[in-house]
Amino acid sequence: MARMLRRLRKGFQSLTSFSAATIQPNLSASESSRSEVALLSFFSPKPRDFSLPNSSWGSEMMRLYDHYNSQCEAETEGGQTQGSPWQRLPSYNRSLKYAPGGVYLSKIVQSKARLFTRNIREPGAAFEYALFVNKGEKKCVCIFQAGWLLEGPPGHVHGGAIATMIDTVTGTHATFLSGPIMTANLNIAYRSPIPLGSTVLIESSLDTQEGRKTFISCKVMSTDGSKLHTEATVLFVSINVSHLVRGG
Ligand SMILES: CCCCC/C=C\C/C=C\C/C=C\C/C=C\CCCC(=O)SCCNC(=O)CCNC(=O)[C@H](O)C(C)(C)COP(=O)(O)OP(=O)(O)OC[C@H]1O[C@@H](n2cnc3c(N)ncnc32)[C@H](O)[C@@H]1OP(=O)(O)O
Repeated sequence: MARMLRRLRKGFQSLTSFSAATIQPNLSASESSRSEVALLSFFSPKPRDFSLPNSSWGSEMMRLYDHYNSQCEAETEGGQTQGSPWQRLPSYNRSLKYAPGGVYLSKIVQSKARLFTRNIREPGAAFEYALFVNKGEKKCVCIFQAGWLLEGPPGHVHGGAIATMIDTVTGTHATFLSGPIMTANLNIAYRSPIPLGSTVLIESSLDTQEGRKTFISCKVMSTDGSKLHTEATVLFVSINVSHLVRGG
């Protein structure tokens, strides 16, 4: 138990860096990035990155993915990264897999557990999204395509699914900024419904960091920026990993 705790703590300590090794190299063409998903074989020790394009992504998702991805750090031949404030964040079906050795650890610790947003196998059925973080501006952008299993009001996205995405985007952003955190408070104002199947932009920006508290604001908007769908403010509190192991 103590050994597992030490390994977990070490893993989570490295989360803030989201090291270049965990960031996929810049992919310019839609087709090549789609085929990369297919190439991740069952035999690869690398976990599947769910934020890479798949066949369910519509033209707006692909356009925005290419737009943000083209602004991301590109790896040079020497394995160095070129200076760009943008990084695409990988997304696995268990947060534990972010930590070094986490792929193996995730097979031991509650091996059936899966990240809520990444637990439906059928591409396009539920949460399709990719996150890009801007280190300089301390902001994060997510492109999100809402699938048919997320219906709330007929033809529109369920408010709980929207809240889930806001928590996911701001929670990932807060982890990037402050290390291991938990959501303490989430305030949401739903301004206009999101059509099912549509693609929207979710923008997260840091308000303040005060001791253990990280305050973040978030907006969900149409991709042309003309319509505000949802806005939120979120408080995250930094935790020790032992908080999770003890069960809170
Ligand atoms: C979860 C770990 C994340 C790891 C991520 C790993 C990889 C990241 C990469 C990708 C991640 C992928 C997906 C991420 C997706 C989503 C992230 C979502 C995270 C969640 O979805 S997580 C589930 C819901 N979440 C809970 O299940 C929390 C239950 N809760 C507690 O576990 C405790 O309650 C806790 C820890 C919050 C605080 O407890 P505590 O004992 O450590 O600290 P304490 O109470 O002393 O508060 C310290 C200061 O915060 C102020 N404060 C506290 N709570 C407040 C509130 N509600 N409103 C206003 N202020 C509040 C106090 O007033 C004090 O302020 P002051 O210092 O000024 O007095």
